[in-house]
Amino acid sequence: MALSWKERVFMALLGTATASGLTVLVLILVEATNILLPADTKFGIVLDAGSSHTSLYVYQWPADKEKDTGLVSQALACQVKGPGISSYTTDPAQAGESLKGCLGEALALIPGDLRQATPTFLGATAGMRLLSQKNSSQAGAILAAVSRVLGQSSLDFWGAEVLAGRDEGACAWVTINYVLGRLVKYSSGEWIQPAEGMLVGALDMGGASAQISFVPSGPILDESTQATFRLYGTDYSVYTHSYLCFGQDQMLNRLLAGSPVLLVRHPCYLSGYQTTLPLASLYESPCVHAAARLNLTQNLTVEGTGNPGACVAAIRELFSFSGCEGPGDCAFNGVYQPPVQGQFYVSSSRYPSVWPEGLGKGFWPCEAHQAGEQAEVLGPSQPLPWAQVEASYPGQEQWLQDYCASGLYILVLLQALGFSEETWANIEFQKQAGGTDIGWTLGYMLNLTGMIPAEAPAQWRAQSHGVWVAGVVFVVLTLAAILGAAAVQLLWVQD
Ligand SMILES: Nc1ncnc2c1ncn2[C@@H]1O[C@H](COP(=O)(O)OP(=O)(O)O)[C@@H](O)[C@H]1O
Ligand SMILES: [Ca+2]
Repeated sequence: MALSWKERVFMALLGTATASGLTVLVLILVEATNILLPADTKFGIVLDAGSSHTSLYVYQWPADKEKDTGLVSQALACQVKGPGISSYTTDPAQAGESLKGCLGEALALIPGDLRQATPTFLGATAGMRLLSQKNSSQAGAILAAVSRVLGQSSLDFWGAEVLAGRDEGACAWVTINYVLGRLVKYSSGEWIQPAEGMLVGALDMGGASAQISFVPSGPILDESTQATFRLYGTDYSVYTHSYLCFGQDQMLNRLLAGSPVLLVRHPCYLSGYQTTLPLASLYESPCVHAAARLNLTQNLTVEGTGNPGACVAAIRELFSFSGCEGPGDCAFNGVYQPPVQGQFYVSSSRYPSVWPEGLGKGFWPCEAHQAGEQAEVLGPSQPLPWAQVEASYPGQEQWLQDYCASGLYILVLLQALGFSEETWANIEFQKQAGGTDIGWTLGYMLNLTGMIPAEAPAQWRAQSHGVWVAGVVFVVLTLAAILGAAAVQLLWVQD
């Protein structure tokens, strides 16, 4: 039997009303469950595969407020046993194996049902950048081996990659400004945007590379050094540059390399210090070029002479200042850089103990007062003899032996980047800020998981607003449907 036009209109109205009602109901339920979800914890893992070692970080945050700021905290920092992954060239599988201890610790921390929802990343930095240059198939085999181990875990493995120096610097900048609450702050129920002058710069001292990142007061004139982001409704334009081969370990190799004889008397090592190392170990990376007639199977003996002034001069030889001498936007090695400005955080585990009284105020154990051409040894205090330093800190020879060299190196590097005695006070040497290790890892995770929204956060308002709008739409549609149905019914009855 064919329906009359009124019946068809009635059915259409009823159908539309039911469909709209159901859609709105589903929307409301989705919104409501979002709000009612218990404040569980979510986890994320980043492995920092550095040139000298790998660290695994577990981050956690409340599940229902992941787009808020300042809520991500560091739940675990595990130091992987053994060297950096780029050292496993002859046995790549071992690079994967080496991660298992820390992976076990991370898994023990994360409840079983949350592991599959735990984003996990591995980022390799300058050590792997150098290996990729030297032998890309070895680098590929190592990345495949670590990916296999991480992929086989119950975690949500997103991948392992070699980070570009620019991304490493930019992520370190995001990390420090995020943990210090300089991007946006949630305070007493409202969002506050700190003044732009509150932003801090990041100087990340690695073993194989060093990165500098900051917001300059003027424009950034070279696009290749610019990282731009929109975070919480604000556009940021950050200057960032990574100096490959200017990490402290590569710099130490470069300082010792190049000697035509097999005994080096070196001013950057304390007097009485002596060591022997395979010559080949200095020339493994593309940062150091071996002279053609060098027999790399031999050993090199290093004897310290403990002369900070001569050490600074030797370090400065590793920098090229040509083209950067006059005023202008240039740091060294011809690299464009606007003048440094504002407060800087240097992420390094090494320097706080080297400069116990602050940068430039006496330098243990060298007691060098100033770097640069005018380097001078403070008054009557001479560099300590190695035997005395070694005896004061038993078991720490591995770091102690290079303290003089790497401490003076950072001073020379800071000067080369444009810092001076007047701006020393703006530099903070920190391993952590707000309970979180400062480095690129947290910024990397926030970026890849989209946890920092581009627009200003208004979750709470947006969520309750969403439910409210949905509720109103639901009521209006239901009323319209009822009224429509009643009207049609009325017309029908009248016929
Ligand atoms: N406890 C420590 N004391 C002194 N130096 C340390 C300590 N732990 C790490 N380092 C140094 O910090 C640097 C870390 O660099 P790393 O992250 O491995 O390399 P990169 O970032 O260039 O890939 C290395 O030079 C390492 O020797
Ligand atoms: Ca590093």
